[in-house]
Amino acid sequence: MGRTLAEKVWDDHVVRRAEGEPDLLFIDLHLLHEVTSPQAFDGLRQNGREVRRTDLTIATEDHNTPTLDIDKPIADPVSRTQLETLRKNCADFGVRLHPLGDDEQGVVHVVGPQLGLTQPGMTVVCGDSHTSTHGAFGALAFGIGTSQVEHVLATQTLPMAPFRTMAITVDGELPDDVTAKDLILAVIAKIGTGGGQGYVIEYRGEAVEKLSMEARMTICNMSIEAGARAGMIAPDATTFEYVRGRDHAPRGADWDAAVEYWKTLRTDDDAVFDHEVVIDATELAPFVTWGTNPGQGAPLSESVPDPASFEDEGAKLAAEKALEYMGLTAGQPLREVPVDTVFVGSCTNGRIEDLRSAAAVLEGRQVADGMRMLVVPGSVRVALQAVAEGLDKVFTAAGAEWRHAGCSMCLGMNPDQLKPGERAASTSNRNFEGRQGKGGRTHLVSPQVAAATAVLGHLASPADLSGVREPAGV
Ligand SMILES: CC(C)[C@H](C(=O)O)[C@@H](O)C(=O)O
Ligand code: SF4
Repeated sequence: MGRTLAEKVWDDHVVRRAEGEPDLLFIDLHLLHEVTSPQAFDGLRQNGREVRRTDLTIATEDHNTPTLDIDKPIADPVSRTQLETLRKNCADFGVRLHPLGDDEQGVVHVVGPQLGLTQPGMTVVCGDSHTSTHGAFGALAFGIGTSQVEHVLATQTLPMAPFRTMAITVDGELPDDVTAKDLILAVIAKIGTGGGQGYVIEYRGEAVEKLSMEARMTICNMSIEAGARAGMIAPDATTFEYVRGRDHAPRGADWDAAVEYWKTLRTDDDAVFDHEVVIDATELAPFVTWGTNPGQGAPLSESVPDPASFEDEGAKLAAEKALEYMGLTAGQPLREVPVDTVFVGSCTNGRIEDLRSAAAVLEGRQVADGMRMLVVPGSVRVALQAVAEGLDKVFTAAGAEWRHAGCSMCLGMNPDQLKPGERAASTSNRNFEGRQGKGGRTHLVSPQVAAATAVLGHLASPADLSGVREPAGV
């Protein structure tokens, strides 16, 4: 019987297989950041161990980094300690680090792909749930816990429990105003935040094949929000073009050999998935979340749902609780929900294409009175590219704040936070209670919806903006 993409990559990395034991996999790329690595390094120290493959290990600072005044000492003592600890650990163990202020610094899941470190067919791990992002390249990429981080640091291998396979096939073409973010939010609303549990999801179908690498990363990034162990997309010409010429991409004859191998990384026609979901791309529309988990979402054109409309008792209670926290009323049109903060950034939507699409909406327009809009590039390289294209000017002319790279307002581990009761339209991936700051309320959206919302002051899509264009600066 044929094998799926995930099974092929897995099989190519098994270094030990024994009856009744999890397979031991070789890990091709290990990414580190300040939050989940300190105890792992401590474990190595206590046991007198070294980092087995420093050449396959790379660290960046992202979660605790400020996005303003980055040349000043970090005010928050916890954040400062986290960053100092990472710096010491990397120096002691010989691990390559891109610290704050470095040209390659940024959110770990933006940095790996942009350096060409993430490649098709690899196993990629990081002590971070959104490691699933790297699956966009046809890599098997897992978020791992801190004890597993230690195991990989010491051995460059990891025992892995078997997985089930799920295909999510997106037929047809996405309508013009529908993005990868809308697609993945719709997928999670359909299968639920637990729908992917135990599965490695492969996204396939016409709509997926037509997506750019940035868009594919947005989709794979949020696989974890459906509970999946990983998300993958088969590598194709789009993938090869993206990787070609990047710092760590193979060159010359090595490149040709790599592409030959990468072309074999497709699910065989006779392979069988454990579960299949089919989605019609043509029926999708701009999507927003109304609740406190990423599965509580609906098309922007709809209204806040009535909890009573959910058949499942658990879903009903969760919706009631979510509406209370979010300060929303059943039946309220989503387009009428007022928003005071907009965040464009994160490993979901902090790449150059995301900034370009937000800027295209903002160009010649102004953010609404009283609106705070933060635009935070996912990495310094993204920032430099955006500046070269003049996007930073578009943002600042519109009244948005152009910040330094980092996780920023995606989560409350740095100074960029919501105050209690503030309501954000955010291009990030999690809308849990307090995620962006205690008492803060989060609506997950695409960069386009974020930008249109910033202009109108309520949840909106670019289609709502016709006529709202003024000369910049007026
Ligand atoms: C801090 C880190 C462990 C966490 C994760 O695993 O995802 C963070 O990146 C997040 O997005 O919540
Ligand atoms: S940007 Fe957000 S989701 Fe991504 S790694 Fe940072 S905190 Fe996690």
